[in-house]
Amino acid sequence: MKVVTGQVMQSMDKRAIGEFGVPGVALMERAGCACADAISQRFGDGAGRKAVIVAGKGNNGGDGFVISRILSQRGWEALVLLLAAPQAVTGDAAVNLERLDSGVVTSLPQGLAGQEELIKSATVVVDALLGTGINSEVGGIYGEAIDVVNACGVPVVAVDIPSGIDAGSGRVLGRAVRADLTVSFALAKLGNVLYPGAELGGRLVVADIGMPQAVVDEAPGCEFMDRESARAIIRPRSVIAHKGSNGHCLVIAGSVGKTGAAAMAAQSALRAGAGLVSLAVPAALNPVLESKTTEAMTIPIGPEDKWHFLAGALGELLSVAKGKDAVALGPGLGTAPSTVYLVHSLLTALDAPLVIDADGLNAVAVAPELLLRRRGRVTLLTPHPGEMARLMGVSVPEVEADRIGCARDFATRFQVYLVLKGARSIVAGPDGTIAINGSGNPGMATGGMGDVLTGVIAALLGQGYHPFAAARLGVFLHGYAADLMAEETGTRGMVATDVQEALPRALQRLTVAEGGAAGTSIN
Ligand SMILES: NC(=O)C1=CN([C@@H]2O[C@H](COP(=O)(O)OP(=O)(O)OC[C@H]3O[C@@H](n4cnc5c(N)ncnc54)[C@H](O)[C@@H]3O)[C@@H](O)[C@H]2O)[C@@H](O)CC1
Ligand SMILES: [K+]
Repeated sequence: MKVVTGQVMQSMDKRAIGEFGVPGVALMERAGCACADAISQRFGDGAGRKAVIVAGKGNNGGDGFVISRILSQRGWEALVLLLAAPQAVTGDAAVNLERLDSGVVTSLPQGLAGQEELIKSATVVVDALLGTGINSEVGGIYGEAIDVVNACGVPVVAVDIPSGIDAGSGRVLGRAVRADLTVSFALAKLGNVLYPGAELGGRLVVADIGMPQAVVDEAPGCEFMDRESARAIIRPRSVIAHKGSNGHCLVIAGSVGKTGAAAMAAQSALRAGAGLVSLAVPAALNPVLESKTTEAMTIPIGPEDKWHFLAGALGELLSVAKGKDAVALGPGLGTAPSTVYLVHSLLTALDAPLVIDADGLNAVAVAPELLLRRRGRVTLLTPHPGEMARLMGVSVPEVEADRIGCARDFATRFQVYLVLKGARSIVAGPDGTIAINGSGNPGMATGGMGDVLTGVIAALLGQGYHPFAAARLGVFLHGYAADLMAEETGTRGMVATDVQEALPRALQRLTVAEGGAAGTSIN
């Protein structure tokens, strides 16, 4: 699903009207109608139902006027509380205001004070205060109105986006409405899918309002990864596939106390469909990983009494990396200085597509400019906000304040693919293309989840997926496996190996015609 900023949506509206001759009132009519339909579907129609539509003076309010008219036709009492003088309403919104019976509209330029009881008596409150036109922090009568709506205890339906949410980022601009349902128009806005806006919007419906297809297709936006987008990326496997055709991944991982990270990355690569996985570990840890893993082949590296990688392991690792289809570097490596040095050497020397996570990223953060020495070879980083902050030399709140900006900035500057983890993981490509992941749940906020993701992405790279596809499909699959687990067991107590073991089921649910007819292409 494509998502756009509020500004892009406003220019789409202009294009539809100016270039394609679609009247603005027609768009507004369909927008209001889509909201009314969603309300009717949820609450039914007919006498005894009351909608209170809290409207601003812009076009978001205009949609609210249409909703009032349509619900009235369906037997509702549909009252409009307009936070402005009627003469302040202009354009398409004014056209629709004039079409309402005067008894339906109460003009309240001083605010909603005194209307609380009326609002509490409603079946549904419609939030038509502010949409994509918001241009500053919300205060004054709009801020107070938002507080009244949030305190009313009645189901709230937001028109386009909850009032107070920045459509470009999902940020709360001072105060924002908390809705049960949001009906967004033509395309979802970033603010509908990014937190906290996504949570405040409740369930999201994206309604077709007759925007010309060319305007939709040509609008600059980014991909929101949902099941459909994942299915579009995933490729069928040939019935004559063999382990050699499904990619051989090398996982370089582990130090004392962190054998689990190594095991999970390796096992998750297998669960995500890698044909073969070799797991290179410090030699002293080999007996542990020999018994911890079954299908992965372990390779002891360095002196037998060493529990972490030393800088001198470079030659051995380069020789085991030869011919591998993807390398995952980082899970549980530790931060010993000689290991950090080794990571730096590997960065410049490894040819295979490389996924770097965890302590691998901490080593990169010491000298990120080394990434530029990979010159055209594929590099994919999977930082969480703390690691992203270290990579960029900024604070975690700075990363959280602009997740898309940070991911895009680093990916373009260092010519890497990057997954910035966290609720709604951001995927950025070296050309600045962005995707937002839609799967996952709070059960994933537990140790080891990153190791699983690293294995999944390495497996996909190893199977020959384009790095941007591997990153997008990888984050979606990882979160979707966790969602399937959550359906069964809830989110509390979920652990990373649960997600690892749910990966085949997630893949199976996303795969159409897996094992299709003979002759389908080998991955
Ligand atoms: N033809 C169109 O442009 C269409 C627009 N649509 C609706 O129109 C909305 C956008 O309409 P507008 O561009 O008129 O903008 P809005 O209706 O979102 O709000 C703009 C008005 O609010 C004021 N405002 C901005 N920030 C404020 C703040 N922090 N506190 C108080 N007032 C503030 C502005 O001065 C302006 O008067 C969309 O979200 C959607 O609901 C739909 O009807 C579809 C068609
Ligand atoms: K709104």
